[in-house]
Amino acid sequence: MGDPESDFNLKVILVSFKQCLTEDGQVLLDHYITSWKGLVRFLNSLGAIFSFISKDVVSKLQIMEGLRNSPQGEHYTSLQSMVAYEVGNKLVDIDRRSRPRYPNSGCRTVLRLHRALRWLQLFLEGLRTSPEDASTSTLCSDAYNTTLAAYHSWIIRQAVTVAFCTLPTRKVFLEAMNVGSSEQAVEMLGEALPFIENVYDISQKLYAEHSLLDLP
Ligand SMILES: CCCCCCCCCCCCC/C=C/[C@@H](O)[C@H](COP(=O)(O)O)NC(=O)CCCCCCCCCCCCCCC
Repeated sequence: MGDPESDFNLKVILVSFKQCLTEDGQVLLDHYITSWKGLVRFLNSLGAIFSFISKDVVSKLQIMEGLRNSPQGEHYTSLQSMVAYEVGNKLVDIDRRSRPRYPNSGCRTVLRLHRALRWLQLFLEGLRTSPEDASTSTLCSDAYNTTLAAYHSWIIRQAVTVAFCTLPTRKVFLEAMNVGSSEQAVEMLGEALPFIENVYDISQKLYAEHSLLDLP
């Protein structure tokens, strides 16, 4: 049996996104939730300053687990079946002007995680392709500003900016991925990032086809 600590590394988490996809392009929710739990564990290992972020992710994962374990759970097997069920039965708040009726719908909850996955993809790609002396906090906030920032209030953007400033240097960060030297971590990112990219692209297409990308 493997040592749980040495098994815990960013490669294992990124590769776990591969399990989310079936051959016919379904995104399996149980695996999606498990992969996100791995990311939360990694985020927690970076320090208490990120706990306001991980708490938000945990609460969203709890919503999804609640739906999955509910009597309607079979409709939450995949993102595709969830969208078909919630949209088909009008269980999603589409209109920003109306009073929210389904603030915990699966579609809007996954959308928040989905947008964050794009941030992660851009940030890790930035780390992978940047020079040795690149600033982690700049890479992180550049990725944030082109993805999540547009959806966050001023106060959250300020809190996030402060948290980014505490990030370690690129080398230390790459080593914290627990896959060996910083060079090995860069190599790992090249191999493993396509797994989250695939999940992101398929989810994005699904949400776009159903006009769900702006759910309030
Ligand atoms: C490595 C540093 C990690 C920095 C993470 C950057 C992302 C910043 C996200 C800030 C979220 C702030 C908390 C609250 C957010 C919510 O308001 C907001 C909207 O939700 P609502 O519509 O229900 O109100 N929630 C969200 O947008 C979801 C945010 C989810 C953020 C997930 C961050 C995942 C981090 C995984 C990190 C793994 C580290 C890997 C890097 C090597």
